[in-house]
Amino acid sequence: MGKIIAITNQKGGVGKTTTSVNLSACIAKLGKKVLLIDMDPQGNASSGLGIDKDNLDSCIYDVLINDMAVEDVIVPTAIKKLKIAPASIDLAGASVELVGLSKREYILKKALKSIKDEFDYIFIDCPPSLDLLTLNALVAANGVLIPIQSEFYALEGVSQLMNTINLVKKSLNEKLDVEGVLLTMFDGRTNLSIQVADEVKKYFTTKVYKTIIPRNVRLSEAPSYGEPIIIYDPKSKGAEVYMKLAKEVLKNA
Ligand SMILES: Nc1ncnc2c1ncn2[C@@H]1O[C@H](COP(=O)(O)OP(=O)(O)OP(=O)(O)O)[C@@H](O)[C@H]1O
Repeated sequence: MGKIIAITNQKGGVGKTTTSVNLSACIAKLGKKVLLIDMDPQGNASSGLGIDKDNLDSCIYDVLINDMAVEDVIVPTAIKKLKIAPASIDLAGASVELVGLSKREYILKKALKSIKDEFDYIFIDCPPSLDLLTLNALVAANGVLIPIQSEFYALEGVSQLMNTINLVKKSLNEKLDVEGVLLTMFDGRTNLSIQVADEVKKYFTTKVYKTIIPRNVRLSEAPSYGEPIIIYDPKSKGAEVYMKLAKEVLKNA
């Protein structure tokens, strides 16, 4: 059965999309069948994989709101074993529209039922808020990957996120667990990054991935070319570390 991992942190700009795109691409490159679901209305995971998000016939919004089958919105990517259920700006309204629907927290979970066995891994790129889109991701998932930026206030909001995860586990999805915590944009030359890494390790203990993602300019350039780092610059440090993370995630499975 496929593993479903929500990549989430309600804090903005911590590396959720960069991790969603590049971890998915690396795991697919290692031979696993992967689906990435773009649940962020900004649609950056979609454009980061070369999808023209402004000219989509349908997207994950239609699955959530218009009862469309997820099979009908999935499209291929340049990586053979990686597919994506893309998002367009339409998704921005979904969080409010979902409020009126019955069993509104279970809609994504229900939609994935028919396809989840076709994939080894399904990753969900969440928006930077604890809204109904994130809640749908947490209910559909069996693991949560939390990227944490090695910066000031790194742990700000983490207890709120953990409360939400625990509440979901208690009342909506008992299978939910923290899969791993990922330090991103690490700069080993600064005391601050080192301090943050220590704090995060103290808080999450064994859940923190050994692989740490450094700041790497190639990682920030790749999305504007619509390419994951392993295509944009396979020899870069960014490609090397996301491949290392992919192997660690597979080993922990
Ligand atoms: N390791 C890295 N090195 C350099 N730049 C990075 C790295 N990771 C992410 N970035 C850049 O930082 C910015 C924020 O990253 P990203 O979009 O992945 O965060 P996010 O958590 O998905 O953001 P949002 O909360 O808006 O959805 C982007 O411009 C991205 O290119």
